[in-house]
Amino acid sequence: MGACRINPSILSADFVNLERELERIGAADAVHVDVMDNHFVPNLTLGQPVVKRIQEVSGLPLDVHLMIEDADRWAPAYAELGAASVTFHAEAAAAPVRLARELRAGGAQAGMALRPATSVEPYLDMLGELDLLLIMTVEPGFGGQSFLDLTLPKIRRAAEAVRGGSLPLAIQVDGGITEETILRAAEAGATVFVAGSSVYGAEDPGQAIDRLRLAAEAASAGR
Ligand SMILES: O=C(CO)[C@H](O)[C@H](O)COP(=O)(O)O
Repeated sequence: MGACRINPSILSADFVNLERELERIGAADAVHVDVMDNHFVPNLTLGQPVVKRIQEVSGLPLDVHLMIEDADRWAPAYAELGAASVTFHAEAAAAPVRLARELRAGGAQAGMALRPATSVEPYLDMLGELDLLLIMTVEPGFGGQSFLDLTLPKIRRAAEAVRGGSLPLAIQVDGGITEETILRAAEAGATVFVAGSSVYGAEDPGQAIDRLRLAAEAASAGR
C-alpha cells in the first residue's frame, strides 16, 4: 500500500441501507463518518448509537469527523466507542491540546479540523499533539460542493511545517475531492482524502476508490 489513503464519506451513502453501503467501500482505507449537530453546521446526521453500530458491522477503521459544538465534552466518547481516529474542529474546542491528549489516552488517533477560512498559523505549535490535521476544502455541512482552491496555500503551509518538524502527522482534506481536484490537493501535500459524492456517485465505488488512490499517488510522487 502506498502513502495515500482514501476514506469515503458515508454522508453520500444511502442511510437506510448503511450496512450494504459499507460493503460497497471495502477497498477503502477507512470509513469517514460525519457527525453533525445542526448547530456547528446547519445539518444533522447521526450520533453515538449509529457510530457504535457502524463500528460493529464494518471491517474498516472508523475515521470520525465531529462537526459539533462543545467538542471538549463530546469527542472522548467516540474514542471510547473504538473509532480509529476522532477529529474535532479547532473552532469548536475550548482546549484543543487537552482534548487531543484525551483522545490519544482513550486509544484513538487525535485529529483537528480547520474550516476553509481558519488559518493554520495559530495551531502550528500544537501539531505534535495531533495524528491528523483535517483541512476542510469546502464549508462543512453538506456533500456535493465544489473544491475550494483557496485552501491550497494552507495545505502547503501545513505540509511544510510537518516536513520541517519531521512530525508523524497526516494531512487530510475533505470536500469536493474528485479525480481532478485530488491531484492539486496531493501536490500541495495532503495524503488522506475524504470523498463522498465521487465514490458513492460512481457506478462501482471500489473502482472509484482505486482511481482516486492512483491519482493521488501519482501527484504525490511528482511533488
Ligand atoms: O464533511 C463533509 C461535509 O461537511 C463531507 O465529508 C464532504 O463534503 C464529502 O462530500 P463530497 O465528497 O461530496 O464533497
